[in-house]
Amino acid sequence: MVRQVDIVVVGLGVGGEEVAGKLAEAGLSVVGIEHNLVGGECPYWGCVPSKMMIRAGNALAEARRVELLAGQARVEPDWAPVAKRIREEATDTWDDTVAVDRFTGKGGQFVRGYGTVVGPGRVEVSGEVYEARRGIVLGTGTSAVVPPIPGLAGTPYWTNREAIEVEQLPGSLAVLGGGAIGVELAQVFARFGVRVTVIEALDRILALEEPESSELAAAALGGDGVELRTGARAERIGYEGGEFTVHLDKGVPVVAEQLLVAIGRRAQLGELGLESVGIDSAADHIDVDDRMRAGAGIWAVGDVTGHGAFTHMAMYQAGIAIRDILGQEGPPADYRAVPRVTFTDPEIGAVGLTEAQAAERGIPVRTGLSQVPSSARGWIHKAGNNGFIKLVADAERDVLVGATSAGPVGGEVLAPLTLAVKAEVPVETLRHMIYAYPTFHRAIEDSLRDLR
Ligand SMILES: Cc1cc2nc3c(=O)[nH]c(=O)nc-3n(C[C@H](O)[C@H](O)[C@H](O)COP(=O)(O)OP(=O)(O)OC[C@H]3O[C@@H](n4cnc5c(N)ncnc54)[C@H](O)[C@@H]3O)c2cc1C
Ligand SMILES: NC(=O)c1ccc[n+]([C@@H]2O[C@H](COP(=O)([O-])OP(=O)(O)OC[C@H]3O[C@@H](n4cnc5c(N)ncnc54)[C@H](O)[C@@H]3O)[C@@H](O)[C@H]2O)c1
Repeated sequence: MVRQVDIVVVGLGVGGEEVAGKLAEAGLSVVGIEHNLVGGECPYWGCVPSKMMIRAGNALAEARRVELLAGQARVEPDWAPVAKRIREEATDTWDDTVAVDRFTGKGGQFVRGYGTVVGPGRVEVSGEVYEARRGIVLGTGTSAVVPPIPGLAGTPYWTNREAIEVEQLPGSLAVLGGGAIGVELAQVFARFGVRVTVIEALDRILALEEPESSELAAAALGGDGVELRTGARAERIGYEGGEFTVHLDKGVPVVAEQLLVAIGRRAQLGELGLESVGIDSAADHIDVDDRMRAGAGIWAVGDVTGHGAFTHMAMYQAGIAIRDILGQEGPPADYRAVPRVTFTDPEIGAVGLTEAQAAERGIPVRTGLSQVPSSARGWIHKAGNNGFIKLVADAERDVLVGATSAGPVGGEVLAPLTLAVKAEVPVETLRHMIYAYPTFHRAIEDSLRDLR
């Protein structure tokens, strides 16, 4: 039986849930299809629970700093309250009833199942076909890449999902991949007493960020007892007697009780039926224009568009798709000032282009660097004050095209820099602003002075 509706949203993760909910609230008849949990990766296995873990690890680290500042504190890490908080407060034990009710409360029709596009405007789920008068929105996200390393398949390795759901910590953990997931979780687990080794194929962790960020993150992880094996590729995995052995292309193998695979995420387009609407299902993402249109009557938002796997990106794109579908005015997508924060301690925030990316684009680059410990607030803060501000300016236009703000609350200090990149505030104006004393963001003024 074919049911007529205005909009079908496939995948109710961060982006899809936002689009489906807002369009339903606007009075359209919306069917939202989700085969797992409404809300997607972020609330159940991503941002939210991982940041709860990080908050807990940071509390331990701060307590350990008491000795340098305020006397004595005895720290005995216990994972039980962290696991409980993730279960009870973050995920409702991985139950999305509240989210489903929120969507249907807005007037949306919810269908649990795997949606497949079967032609222009048509989506099939569990034998029913929904025909969308206005169109289809795809918000199907990404899942963890599991590499075809000999010996890995069939072992009880973790992806982010098992790592987030863990109730009992292993004694030791090998982490494959030194990107955002690898470094954030490596630091948390190390702070709870797990012996962690990070294996990264490239010559530095957080390789997409500034080299200074990689150095800072490496020093921070080292300080927490994490062993880093950079420039090393896993060639073979052994699993015997409850123990993983990761054989590398160089150096001694890494032996650990558990293995976390965190080498990136990929959209799974193969089963979505995209050929029926002329979209390449062998691609690694769905191409969209600056209105999130992937074709006639079809939009895509979030991770699946390949513009950066961030919740704020999914929300931003959702807003644009909603406006486009409702025929409302508004600016097109603009990716010049994409902020991102790696929530290690210190936090590493960045926006726009790195120095290397700017140079690759032929931009005449000037950079400025200042160290947080040398700023008034950094010096006052003392223990745990590592960090820096790096600015990347277009020397010709005299505007910032990128910046990194690393340190305590580095992600918060990023805000004025994101605004400066987005609004192309002249460097001269930034130089003559008043920066409150003694804040962490005041170090921005020092790095402006260093611009050369
Ligand atoms: C450990 C971890 C930590 C993270 N931390 C952060 C962070 O701190 N900050 C940040 O900004 N981002 C973070 N992210 C990234 C963030 O989670 C994603 O960018 C965000 O979830 C993307 O939202 P989305 O809607 O595009 O996709 P998803 O959240 O992946 O949702 C897609 C949904 O579509 C469903 N689906 C797929 N195919 C179908 C189908 N055919 N039919 C029905 N349903 C389907 C899936 O089940 C899923 O629920 C983190 C990710 C991980 C893994
Ligand atoms: N704080 C945040 O915003 C946050 C946190 C976690 C995840 N995320 C999002 O999730 C995405 C996925 O995170 P991720 O850490 O899995 O991926 P990633 O792409 O950030 O990093 C993966 C790392 O694994 C390395 N790698 C690839 N193959 C390897 C191999 N065979 N052996 C060793 N290393 C290998 C890569 O060189 C890279 O450094 C991120 O890109 C990010 O957008 C965001």
